[in-house]
Amino acid sequence: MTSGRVNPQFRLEDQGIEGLGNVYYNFMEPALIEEALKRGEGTLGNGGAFLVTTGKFTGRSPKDKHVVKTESVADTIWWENNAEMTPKGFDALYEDMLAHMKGRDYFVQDLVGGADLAYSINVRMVTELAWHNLFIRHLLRRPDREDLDEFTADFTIINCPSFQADPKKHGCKSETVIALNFDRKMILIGGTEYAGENKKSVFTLLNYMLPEKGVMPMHCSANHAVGNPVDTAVFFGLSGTGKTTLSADPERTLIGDDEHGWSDRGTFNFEGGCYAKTINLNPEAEPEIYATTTKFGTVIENMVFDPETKELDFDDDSLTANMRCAYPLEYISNASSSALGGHPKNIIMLTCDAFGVLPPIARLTPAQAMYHFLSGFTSKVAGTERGVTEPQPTFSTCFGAPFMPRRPEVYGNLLREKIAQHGATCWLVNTGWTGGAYGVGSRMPIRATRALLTAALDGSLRDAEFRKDANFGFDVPVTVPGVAEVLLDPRRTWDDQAAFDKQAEKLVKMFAENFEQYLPFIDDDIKAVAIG
Ligand SMILES: Nc1ncnc2c1ncn2[C@@H]1O[C@H](COP(=O)(O)OP(=O)(O)O)[C@@H](O)[C@H]1O
Ligand SMILES: C=C(OP(=O)(O)O)C(=O)O
Ligand SMILES: [Mn+2]
Repeated sequence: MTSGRVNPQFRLEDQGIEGLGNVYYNFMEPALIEEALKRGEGTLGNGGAFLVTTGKFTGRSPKDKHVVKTESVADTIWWENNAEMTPKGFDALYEDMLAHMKGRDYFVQDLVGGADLAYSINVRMVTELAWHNLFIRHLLRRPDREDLDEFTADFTIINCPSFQADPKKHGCKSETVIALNFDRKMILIGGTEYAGENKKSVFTLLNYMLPEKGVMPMHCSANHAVGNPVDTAVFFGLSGTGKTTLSADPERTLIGDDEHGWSDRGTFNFEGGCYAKTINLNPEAEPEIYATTTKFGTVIENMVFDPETKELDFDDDSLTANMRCAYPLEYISNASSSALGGHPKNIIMLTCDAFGVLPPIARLTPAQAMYHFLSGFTSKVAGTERGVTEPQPTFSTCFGAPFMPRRPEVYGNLLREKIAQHGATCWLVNTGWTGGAYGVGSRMPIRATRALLTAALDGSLRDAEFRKDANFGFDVPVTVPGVAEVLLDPRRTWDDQAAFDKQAEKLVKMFAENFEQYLPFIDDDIKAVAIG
């Protein structure tokens, strides 16, 4: 049996996918929730939120992500960063996954990645779980119902958590697999229920496809001044640095929280929804995100709740520290309806420095911006990847190495050209530790980070007094209205300043060592930053 609205010429059978049980095409939110409840996939929460747990996998599995090494991509993929899979391994995986699916029910959503239709791709998402279908319906862009009658997909993603891959047969590393095949225009996901894999797979695709069209794909959130998209800001950052939190600013219009493109026409969200962390979510510091947790259809992943009142416990991280909620953009009251922005006037690079060394804000020259973009220093935050249980310093190039199929210079050069062309001002913002490293100090107060961002974005920092940072050479403001002066100088926030100096020295050395790999590929002005 099949039900739902679909292009009659583009059913799963037309794609060669046969022998399934019931297929549900493009079910909308209430119907998906009904199906998910019927199947015992989760439970209803307050306001009609949908509460799920995902078992063993509560974060991404970057090591299990593969790109199929076909001739057409062999020379363009950055293989040092992307595990390969043979076409033969992929074919066997596909066949085995389809065999596993035989007779089972499936949910199909036909969606779009990219708010600017000049650069968007059509994605068909085939999921075993009804709630995954609801999740991706929130996260990607939903075509008008009429358009579904003619929808065909550029890419098809099949996500089957109950399928277990076989490393020997499929050439993967474990029973969990995420395999991208650019020739077959397909992504297969198996052995994990963590919903984030769905959206980050689409991101990876666009990161591969868009540079060829002169579009810079960015792991960033974005917002603009109310009523003025020309005043757009983007916030780059690896998971946990604050993209989602800081872009949902009551004083600005939200464009998106995670993935954007920058074309000659401006910026555009790839997505139609957000995926926020809910750990310690505080209604005062993050009122908009907090409010989504009791809205109809919001997917709440891995949160502990009272079975009687369905009250969520925001402080209980016993299932994972990476607990999440997923909701459509419109659930944030001041979200942009077009999800389009202008050319970024400000580019913020977020870092979560667990060493407590980087200042809470610094202004970067274009060359310094490239240096920090290629370095991608941050700390992985607990729970976001398998095996990460406390903040772990890392260099994740382009602030999103797990999602970059091409070499870092491809993205670096594109960004550099666009910054030069549009004269964007760049900033480094540390949302990590202050007053000592992780374990001694504390996380930067969200209030302070917001005040610093406001000052950077509204132009009031332009004429402020700056000092040169002794360790990194960038400009750091000496005073900012609404922020304690001491906070602006990390050294002064430490009790033991000799310990700070030692820590800073260690971090500078880590930066230098990491950057060696880029020296052969970069221009002299960036080399000058690197060498100091
Ligand atoms: N100064 C700060 N700035 C931003 N986020 C902070 C700050 N201090 C603590 N946090 C917390 O850190 C997490 C940032 O996560 P999130 O915004 O989801 O990052 P991303 O979207 O980049 O993965 C949130 O749980 C937020 O409450
Ligand atoms: C979905 C994710 O993105 P982020 O944490 O950057 O919001 C993730 O890293 O799994
Ligand atoms: Mn986020």
